[in-house]
Amino acid sequence: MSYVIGVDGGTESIRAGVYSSDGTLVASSATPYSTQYPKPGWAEQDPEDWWAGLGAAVKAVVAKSGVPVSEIKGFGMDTTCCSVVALDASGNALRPCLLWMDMRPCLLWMDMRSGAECAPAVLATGDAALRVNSAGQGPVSAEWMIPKALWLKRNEPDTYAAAKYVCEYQDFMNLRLTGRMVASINNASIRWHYCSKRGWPTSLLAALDLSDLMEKWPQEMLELGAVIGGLTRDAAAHLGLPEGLPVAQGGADAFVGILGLGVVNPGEMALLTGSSHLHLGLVDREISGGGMWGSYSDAVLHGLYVVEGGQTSTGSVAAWFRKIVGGDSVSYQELDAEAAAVPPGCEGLLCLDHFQGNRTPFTDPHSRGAFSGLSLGHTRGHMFRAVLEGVSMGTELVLEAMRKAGYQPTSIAVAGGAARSPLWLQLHADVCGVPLHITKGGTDACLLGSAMLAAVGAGLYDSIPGAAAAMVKIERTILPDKNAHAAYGPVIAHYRRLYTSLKPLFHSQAGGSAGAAKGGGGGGVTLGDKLGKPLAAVRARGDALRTAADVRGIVDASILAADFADFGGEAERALEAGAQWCHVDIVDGHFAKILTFGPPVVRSLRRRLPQLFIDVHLAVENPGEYIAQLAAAGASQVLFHVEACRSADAGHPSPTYCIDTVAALAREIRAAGMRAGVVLNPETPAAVIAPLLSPGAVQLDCVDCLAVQPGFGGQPFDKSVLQKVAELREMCPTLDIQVDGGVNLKTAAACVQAGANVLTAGTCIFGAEDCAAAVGALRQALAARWTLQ
Ligand SMILES: O=C(CO)[C@H](O)[C@H](O)COP(=O)(O)O
Repeated sequence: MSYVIGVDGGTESIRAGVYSSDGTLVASSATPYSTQYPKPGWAEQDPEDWWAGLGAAVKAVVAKSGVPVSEIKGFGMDTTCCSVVALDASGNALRPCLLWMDMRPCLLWMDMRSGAECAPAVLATGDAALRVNSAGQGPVSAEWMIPKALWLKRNEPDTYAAAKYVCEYQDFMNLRLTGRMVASINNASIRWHYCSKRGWPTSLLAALDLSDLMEKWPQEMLELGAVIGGLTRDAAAHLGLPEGLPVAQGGADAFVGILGLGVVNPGEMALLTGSSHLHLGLVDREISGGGMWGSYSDAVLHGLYVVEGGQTSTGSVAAWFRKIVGGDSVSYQELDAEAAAVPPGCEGLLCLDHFQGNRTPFTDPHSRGAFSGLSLGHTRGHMFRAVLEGVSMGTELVLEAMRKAGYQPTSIAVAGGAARSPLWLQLHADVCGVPLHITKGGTDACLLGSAMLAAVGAGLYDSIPGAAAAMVKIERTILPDKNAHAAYGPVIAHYRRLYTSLKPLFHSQAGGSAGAAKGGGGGGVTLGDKLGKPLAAVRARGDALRTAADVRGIVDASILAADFADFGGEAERALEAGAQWCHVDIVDGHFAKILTFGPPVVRSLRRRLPQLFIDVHLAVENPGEYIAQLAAAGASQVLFHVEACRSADAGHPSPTYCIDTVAALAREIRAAGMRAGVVLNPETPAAVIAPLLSPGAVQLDCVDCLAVQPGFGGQPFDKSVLQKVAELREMCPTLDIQVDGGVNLKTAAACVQAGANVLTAGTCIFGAEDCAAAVGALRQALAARWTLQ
């Protein structure tokens, strides 16, 4: 039998395990280290403590295991990420492992000092690399590498300038172990905005005046399980292991942990539970979307991508509830038994699990926990079940955001506290409709994952999936109950509305954006928080840098056909049915002979639905007059008519429309933080706007092709629009192209076939007996060509 050593460099201690090559844990040992908190929100560790702790833990575990060191064939290690160190070059060139002296304590991953200034600055660049941060909507957490490095440069310029390397806990340890400075593709992909397909985030760094960070990052990079080198003589003496023992590349603890749970194929997901939930899934292609992080290419396995979601408070809410209803006098088993006697949906009782904010899909540090629907008939069992259901439904919303982006979870391997409750596991399976796996030794998933990388590095297995097949064993599978899953459908709809309904209250209780600057529990500061604007409104710059693969299918519900007495309720109805945008026709009575409504409707919609993408169609004579008002009201996108931009200059090459005015208006809209687009009446040719769509310099985010005369719903569809759509799609593959007016179940497919990816429909949605079926049919038409947003 061969053996390997796996090490888990956690936040509070470093833990080492001796594993046999079949995945059996022979022995483990941990050494705690200390964290300093010099100021509120700061957290530092001494890298020398890591190194000392590693030596102690490895020596202890080898002694405890009784395994002769000669039978230990490999070494693998994970660490916390992104725990950033700055290293200087000095000392004796003959002893490479002592060359690099750590210059300042590490900025631990949880250190939030870069939250107020640096993380929002990163997001504000709108760089394409931000696609991994909720498709450019953010936040970029203070935990990540670039905000931390930016903080260092701005606040400790001497240290930054003198640093030879700015790198990770992982890189520091690998350098000490092998004498080689090499980055892990895992850390770089998940927290440094590196992408194996697109390279380093050079334009992002340049926009932040941080291009010199490129020279301070390790220049080489290795995939997980690749051999970095052998243990140096000094490292071998420090660990009590043979010199030359192969050291395999590792990565972030949770990401190595998913390997320890046997998650190695597309569709598989790991759910790491504790006080919070972390969702990490594998997908076979690049995706991005609102409300999720990633995808990160090659981040754990070559050729696969990782998607990430998280819930900030989960096990901690169950623990809080137990504490307030009895503490040690009541066990989780008793609470589970009471909750199991309650039917799905808790007889009308809902719990919002956002006790410490929401990480994804809403990324809202101000959101809080709530119980809704309490009656005098509800019991302790109802309330505990509501907590468990609330957390499970929170997971479902995380999965929903991922599904919208194109990731379909096929199974979930669960580790941590939630795995100890059969009821909670069943609830996750029933609510999400996905089977769950429990693996042997799943609580030690990070340690086992590191041991697997050690085994691959040692050559005991030829690949990580090969190691997983031999070393990870599924102990049991929990299948979703079809009836329970169906019963949860309406409960989830109410759960979703609980957050959107309470959000304005939570925000006013939090006192505006004051709390956001602290980078609180919801996962950091959003640019929307920083600018005092809705999230959706600041998407423009990230989207402008997109590729054709980023174009998404979108149903845009036009409220011109809605009940004017209840725009908010109507928009919610359309969203719940599956529409992604809401189209608001502002008509001034002059451009078209009807007066509809103005920016106050946008403001009210924004207040009621903070996440809504509000697509404003200005059918007005003077669009420029409305830009500032719409920005203040919270519009996400403003479309104005080319026909409203007439040229006063008779000698102008385009006598009817002044393209310079169109371009200037689009610029003004974008500068106000919104997406900009134009509307073309049915008779206006596509060629009019061709100068704004030149490859590499697209000046518009969207073109709305009207298939009816402006201002009125319910008119017949003008088929001539299809040719125009096809020409525009040919001209500009990255553009959002809308067809608006007369779009219904009969005309939608032709619009999509011609190249439209946004279907704007009013009568078809709000005039339908079954709104959900109408939106479903439009979505289906879009899905024939596009990934849905
Ligand atoms: O932009 C519009 C009018 O200017 C409306 O969005 C459009 O007319 C909606 O049409 P329908 O009710 O036929 O879907």
